[in-house]
Amino acid sequence: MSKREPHPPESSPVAGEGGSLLRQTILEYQAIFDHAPVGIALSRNRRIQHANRRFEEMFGWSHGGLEDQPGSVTWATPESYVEVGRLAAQRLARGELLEIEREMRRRDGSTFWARVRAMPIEPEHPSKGATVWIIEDITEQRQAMQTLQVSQHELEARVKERTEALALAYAQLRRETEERETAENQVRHLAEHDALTGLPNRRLLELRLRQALHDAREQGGCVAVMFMDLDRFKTINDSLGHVVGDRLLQQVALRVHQCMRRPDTVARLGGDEFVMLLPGLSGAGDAAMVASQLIDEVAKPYEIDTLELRVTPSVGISLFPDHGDTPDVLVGKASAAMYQAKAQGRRSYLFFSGQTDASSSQRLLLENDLHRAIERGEFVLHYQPRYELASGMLCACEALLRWQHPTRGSISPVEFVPLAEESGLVVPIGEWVLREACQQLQRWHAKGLDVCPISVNISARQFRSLELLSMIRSVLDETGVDPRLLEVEITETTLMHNTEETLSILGQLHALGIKISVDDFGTGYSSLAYLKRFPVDLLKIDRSFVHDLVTDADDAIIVSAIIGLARSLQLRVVAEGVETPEQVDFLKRRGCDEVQGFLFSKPLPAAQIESLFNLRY
Ligand SMILES: Nc1nc2c(ncn2[C@@H]2O[C@@H]3COP(=O)(O)O[C@H]4[C@@H](O)[C@H](n5cnc6c(=O)[nH]c(N)nc65)O[C@@H]4COP(=O)(O)O[C@H]3[C@H]2O)c(=O)[nH]1
Repeated sequence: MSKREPHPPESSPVAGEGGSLLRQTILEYQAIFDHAPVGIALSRNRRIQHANRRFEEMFGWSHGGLEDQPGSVTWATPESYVEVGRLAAQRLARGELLEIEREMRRRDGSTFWARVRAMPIEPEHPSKGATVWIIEDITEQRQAMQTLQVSQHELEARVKERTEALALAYAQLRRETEERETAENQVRHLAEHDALTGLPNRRLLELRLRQALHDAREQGGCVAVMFMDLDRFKTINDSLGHVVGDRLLQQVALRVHQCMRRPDTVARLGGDEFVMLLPGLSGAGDAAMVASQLIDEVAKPYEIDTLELRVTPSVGISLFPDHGDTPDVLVGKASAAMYQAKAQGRRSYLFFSGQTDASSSQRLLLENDLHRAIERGEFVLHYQPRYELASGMLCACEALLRWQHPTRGSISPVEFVPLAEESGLVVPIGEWVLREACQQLQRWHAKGLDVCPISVNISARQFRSLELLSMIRSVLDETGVDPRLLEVEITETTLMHNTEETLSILGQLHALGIKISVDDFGTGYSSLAYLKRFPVDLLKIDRSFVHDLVTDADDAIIVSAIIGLARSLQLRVVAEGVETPEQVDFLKRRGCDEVQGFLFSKPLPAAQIESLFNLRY
């Protein structure tokens, strides 16, 4: 340990018995001082007085080498020495113990970390006596602590990473579960609903109908099934296009839905067919009231883009328990009643009655027969002459189709043309009409007659058929007819739909030399600007305006306006359905170019019309 023995207190006697005790005590403290496992040093006036072995070893000094060295030799930096000195002075002055961890310096300049404790030898007079410094090398502890901290940080980082990964995986799982649930709901919804209107479809209707019948059997009460179809919807769809048709159906669906109560179901079976299920009614009277409200609501005008459209519904009703007790039977009977309502005059409702089956199956039979009518040669064309008002000369004739049904006799085109439109049969039938008209022209020509042009009706669906132009070209080629003898009539509604495509078709027809007339003019939605762009030759005023022309001021104004319009666009104008000399007078005065109607001639078979050629009316 130290070169010097510790000095006994000057005032204490060391001799005698007391002296030997003191000596003994000193020796004991000396041994503790020398062998303490921590570094201990005494300092006074900032200089080291004694340091034990451990202290010297820690700081790399030889035995006794630190004595009288300034305390600064043990501190890592002068700043640290000053700072600790200040701190120690404050603490010790208050009689407190200083305990800090600092970096210390060995003699060779290397450093290590130590826990430093300092305390005054005389706590009552701290500034007077020496200070004891106890130094513990904590380099390994700190390293272990650092290592521990690093691994703890790593662990925390890993835990954080894992937690985040888990959170992500959980969120992903939740998303996937939600997506799967949404997809499942969508699939279920799609399987049970109609994509266009969002209404329940046939499948869901059947489920609900079964449930309603079950409840009605248990609790009593009446269930009504209403089958609704929109009159002439096909014509709107074909002439104004599917987009307009679809939007119309969506608006109809909304209105029907609004007419129903909460427990009712509105389903769309497809096309323009809707079925309503009304459970818990007290009887037929309730159903009749709903049907009548429904018809009024659905028949109100619809606004689609700039168009104002109207459709009228026909509704058939069947009741549980009166008409059946299964979904199939009830829907079938409501549908049969609907066909009968349609046949009896549209925009009405009818309850199922025993005869309705016959009427709907007749419609089906008629549709079947229509398929075979061309092959069986049951169609024939009649011709109605058109006269020029100024000269009274026959100037053209309109080909009008007649169906000679083998058992039902002559069937009006008003009855079968809409059926043919719906089934698409109007395309081959239209081709037959054109070929027959052209062949007739050739037959008259062959007879040496001075023929007049023939006008042929082209339906909306036929006009949109891709083969129309090639069909007309090949019929003209085949028959060798001069295209200038051919006129096509398209309705105003057909004209206004899909105007760019219409313009192109009309342009090509016109380029062939074929004349174009607009039929039923005044009933559609023409805009002047379009009318001007189309290569149209003739406007045919709808016969509904001509009919009351003399008695109805509005009709008179409309007819006069159409004639004025045709004039300003340099188009010829024909009045259809002229039946009285008064109408002729009016039309003459307004400057109408041509007339057609029963007053002059009904549509006649070809053999009779030829005798009128070159004659005045
Ligand atoms: N009340 C009255 N009616 C008169 C008078 N003059 C002529 N009519 C009728 O008015 C209709 C004129 O034909 P539309 O307007 O093209 O109307 C035609 C046309 O839209 C369609 N149609 C007729 N033939 C064909 C055809 O070959 N193809 C196509 N797609 N439709 C046709 O059937 C509709 C009805 O034809 P039809 O029964 O022959 O009826 C004809 C004709 O008989 C009159 O003074 N008073």
